[in-house]
Amino acid sequence: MTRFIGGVEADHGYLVLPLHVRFRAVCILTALALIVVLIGPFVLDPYTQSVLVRAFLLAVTALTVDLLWGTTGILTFAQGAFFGIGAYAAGLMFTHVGYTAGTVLFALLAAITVSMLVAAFVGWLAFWQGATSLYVAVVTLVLPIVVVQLIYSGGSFTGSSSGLVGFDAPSLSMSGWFWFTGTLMVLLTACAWVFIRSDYGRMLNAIRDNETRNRYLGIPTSHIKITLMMAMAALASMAGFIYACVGTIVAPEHAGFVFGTELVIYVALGGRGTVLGPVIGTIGLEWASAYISSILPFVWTIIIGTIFVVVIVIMPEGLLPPIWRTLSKKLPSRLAKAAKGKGAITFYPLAESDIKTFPANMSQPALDLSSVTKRYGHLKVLQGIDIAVMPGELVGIVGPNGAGKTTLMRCISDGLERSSGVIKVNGKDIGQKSPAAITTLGLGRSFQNTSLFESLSVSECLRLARYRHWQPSKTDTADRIGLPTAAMEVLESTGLTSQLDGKVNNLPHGMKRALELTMVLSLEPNVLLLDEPTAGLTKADRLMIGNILTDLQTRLGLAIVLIEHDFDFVKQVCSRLVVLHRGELVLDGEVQEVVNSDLVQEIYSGHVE
Ligand SMILES: Nc1ncnc2c1ncn2[C@@H]1O[C@H](COP(=O)(O)OP(=O)(O)OP(=O)(O)O)[C@@H](O)[C@H]1O
Repeated sequence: MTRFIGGVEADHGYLVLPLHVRFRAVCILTALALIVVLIGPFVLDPYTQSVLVRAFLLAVTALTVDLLWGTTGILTFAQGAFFGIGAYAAGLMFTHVGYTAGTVLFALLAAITVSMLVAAFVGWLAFWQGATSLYVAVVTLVLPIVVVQLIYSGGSFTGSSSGLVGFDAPSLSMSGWFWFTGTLMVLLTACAWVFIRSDYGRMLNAIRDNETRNRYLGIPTSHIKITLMMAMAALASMAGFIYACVGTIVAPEHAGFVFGTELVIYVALGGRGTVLGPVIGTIGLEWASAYISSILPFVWTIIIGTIFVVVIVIMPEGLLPPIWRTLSKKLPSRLAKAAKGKGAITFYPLAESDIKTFPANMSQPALDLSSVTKRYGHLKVLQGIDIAVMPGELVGIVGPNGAGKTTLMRCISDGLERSSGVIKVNGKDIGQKSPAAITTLGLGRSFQNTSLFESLSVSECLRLARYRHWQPSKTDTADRIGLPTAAMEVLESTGLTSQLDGKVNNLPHGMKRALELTMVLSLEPNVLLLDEPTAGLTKADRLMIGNILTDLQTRLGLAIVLIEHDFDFVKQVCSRLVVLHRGELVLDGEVQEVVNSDLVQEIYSGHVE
C-alpha cells in the first residue's frame, strides 16, 4: 500500500481544508450568519429590512449563476428568466385562482416543474454533442427575451407591460420575511460552499477548465451540465416565487434580459466561483442601490458600470479572492496546523479482482477499423483505412506531417468524427457514440498536446480519472482511492508521487506526460491510443515510457496504438508499423520490414507523389 499525504491548498482565493476542519468552519460561519439574521429585525428599520429581503432573494439567484458560471464555466443569462417564471407562477395563480394553502403548493410545484423542463430544453439545445461554448450564451440570452414577449402578449391574463399587482399571497410581517429569506439564503450558501469543495464540485471545475478532456475520461459532461442547469433553474424560480409573495407584485423586468445580465455582473464583481463573493456582492450592491439610486437616480447606473469596469480591469477575479488571500495569510497558525496533514489521500493498488478492464477476447481484434474515411468538404483526409489490432499488439502509426494520423485517432475516439466506415472496439461498433460512451467500451486516449486541468492538483486529476469506477461525493472528498496496478507503477516510477499536492500547471513537461498516461491507465482500458506520448521528453524519460508501454503490452495484454515521429523509439517498442501518407494506408507490417522499405524512405524524403 502506498500512502501519500495531502495538505492545505489555496485556490481561487479560498482554502481547501480537510473535511472535519471544513465542516466545523462551515458550521461556525453558518451559525454566526444565522445569529446576524436573527438580530437583524431588532436593529434595522422596516425599509432596510425590505431592501435586504429583496437582496437575499437576488443573492440566492446570483448563487445559482455562480454555480453554473463560476464553478462549471456555463455563462448563463437565463437565471433571471427562471426567477421570473417562479414570480409569475405565484402572481398568476393568486390573481386568477386565489390564495389558499393548496394553491401555494400547486403554484410552487408548477414553477419548479416548468423551470426545470425549460432548463432541460435549453440545456439540450446548448449542450448537444458538437455544440460550441457559444451556444449556451446565445440560447440563454434568447430565453429571457422569449419569456418577456410571452408576458407582453398575455394581455390582461399576465398584466402585459404593467405586470400583476396587489394579489393575495402568504402574509408575514417584514421581520418574518427577513428571518425566512435570510435563513434560506444562509443555508443555501452553506450547502453551496460545501458542494463546490466536494469531489463533485472539483469535477465541475474540471469541466470548466477542460471539458473535452473530461469527455475522454468517460465523464458525461453534457448530462451533468443539463442536470445542474435544471437544479439551478428550480432554485432561481423558488426565489422568484418567494419574491412575488413578499411584494405581491410581478413585472416583466423580473424575467428580463437586463436582470439576467445584472446577476452575471454581481457574480463577476463578487468573485466568480467563490460562492461567498457573489452572495456578499449582491447584498452589498442591492443595499447601496436602494439608497443611492433614490438620491442619484441617473448617476447610479453610471457608478455601477464604472465599478464593474474598474474591478474587471484591476481585479479580474472579482473582489473576494484578493481580499481572502490577504486574510488567509493571517489565518491563526492553529487552524493552518490543524489543516495540514489531515487531508491525507491514500492511493493504493487495486486488487486484480477489483479491476474491471474490458475482458479481452484473444481471438478477435481489440480495435477493428474497416473502410474509415474522413472528409472536410472536398478535402479527403482519410481514405478507406483498414486496420485490425489484436490484444497484446503495440502498433505504431507513422507518416509525415499532415498524413492524417491525429485525425485517425479522433475518428476512433469520437463516433461523430468519421465520414464513413465502421470502427469496433472490443467487438462493439462505436456508431455515433460520444467520446465518454466510447470510453466505456474499453478505450483510453492520450493527447498530442498534454491536455490536463490546470487549476487542479495531481491527486485531483487522478480522482477525476476514476470517475467511471467511483462516483464522486457531493458533500465530501475521498481520502482513499484505488488505482489499477499499471497506473500505480507509472506514478511511482516517474516520481509523480512526490508531486501529488502540486498544481498541474507547475509540473515540468515530462511529469505532465506521465500524469496524462497515468490518467488514461486509471480508466482501466484494454485499448490505448497514445498521440506522441514522448514528444518533448528527454532520452531517459523516453526510455522509461517505452519500458512501461512494452510491459503493458506483454504483461497485461493491452492493445496499444501509438503515433510517433521518433523512429528510434518506434523501433524500440512497437511490434508492428502502419504508414499513412496523404490519408492513405500505404504500408502495414513488421517494424524492420517497414522501416527499411524504400517507400518509407521516399515518403520521408518527400519523393513520393
Ligand atoms: N478541421 C480541419 N479542417 C480542414 N482540414 C483539416 C482539419 N483538421 C485537419 N485537417 C487537415 O487534415 C490533414 C491531416 O491532419 P492531421 O492533423 O491528422 O495530420 P497528422 O498526420 O496528425 O500531422 P502531424 O504529424 O503534424 O500532427 C492535414 O492536411 C490537415 O490540414
